[in-house]
Amino acid sequence: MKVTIVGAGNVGATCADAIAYRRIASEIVLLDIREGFAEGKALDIMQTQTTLGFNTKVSGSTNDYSKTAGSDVVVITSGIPRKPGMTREELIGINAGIVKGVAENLLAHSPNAIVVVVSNPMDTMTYLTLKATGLPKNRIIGMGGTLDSSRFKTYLSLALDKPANDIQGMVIGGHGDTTMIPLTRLASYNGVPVSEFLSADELAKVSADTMVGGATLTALLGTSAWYAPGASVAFLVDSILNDQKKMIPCSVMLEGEYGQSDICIGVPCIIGRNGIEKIVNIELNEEEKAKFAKSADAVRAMNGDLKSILS
Ligand SMILES: NC(=O)C1=CN([C@@H]2O[C@H](COP(=O)(O)OP(=O)(O)OC[C@H]3O[C@@H](n4cnc5c(N)ncnc54)[C@H](O)[C@@H]3O)[C@@H](O)[C@H]2O)C=CC1
Ligand SMILES: O=C([O-])CC(=O)C(=O)O
Repeated sequence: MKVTIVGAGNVGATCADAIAYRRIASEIVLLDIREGFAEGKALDIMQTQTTLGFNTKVSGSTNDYSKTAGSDVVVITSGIPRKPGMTREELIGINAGIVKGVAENLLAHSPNAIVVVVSNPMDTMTYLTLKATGLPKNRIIGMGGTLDSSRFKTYLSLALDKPANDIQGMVIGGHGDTTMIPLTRLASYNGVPVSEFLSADELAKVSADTMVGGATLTALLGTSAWYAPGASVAFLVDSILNDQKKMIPCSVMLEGEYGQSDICIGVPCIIGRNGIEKIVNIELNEEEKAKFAKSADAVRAMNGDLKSILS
């Protein structure tokens, strides 16, 4: 199975590393516009093969899409990351043009690929990719909910002082500092609702920390995060290529689900070899429904900024 990752920067290279090390694909191509950069990252990853024990072929390309031909999955991480104090939404001006051009180039060489969109503002970039390429909605997957849910479970594990892998939980809604919806009501510690162990105030803090999880890291690092984002992409690609049918919150085009249409936003999806195989319609309570509608309003307003690029 072949995976192409466009953007060999922090997230793209980390994701290539995780996919190679975990033997999720047999071949990975990293592509970047920076001369020699993707080749360098690929060679560095290849030189971990004997010490880490994998045989995945990893190669790099400076903007030559012919090397990406026949990919089963393509991942778009190209574009600029935010700096401290910025929102993801502020990246739209530069990233929209990059993502549109990259998606078109990728599909010209891999017409059957499933596309994973990572560049921010991710929900809007997913919508743009869908509209610009005209691909069926099952083949365009926005990655944000995987990461937000892993942050949610990390903060829950810290609050509970219990292992993160004993915790279940999901974040739906937009992938933005104010649009994410950590589903605290449904989160559990080995099947027991976390509300049995944490007070309402403690849960509210976990939720707030999760929502600004990316901003917290950006303030600490000077640029946005990459280890958890890269690992989250690898987790999603694993569910696609190995047809695991995991339920993962992903940004997907809604057609009436959750009361929304003509918008890409995070909801739980079954992810398998056909990409988005099913949207799981979970019953939200009134408060969650109101939050989801507000989140969708914000994402839809951002999509409005794509008018010039899509016309
Ligand atoms: N959806 C999510 O959960 C997450 C999204 N992100 C987003 O992912 C994007 C990448 O972040 P980083 O890897 O940290 O940035 P980075 O700056 O380390 O890497 C971006 C790479 O894209 C390349 N690039 C730019 N234009 C290109 C083009 N036209 N063709 C090919 N390559 C091109 C650059 O040369 C650079 O190497 C950002 O937009 C960031 O906001 C980051 C983390 C999580
Ligand atoms: O915070 C950012 O800008 C990058 C991102 O989407 C994340 O780490 O969640």
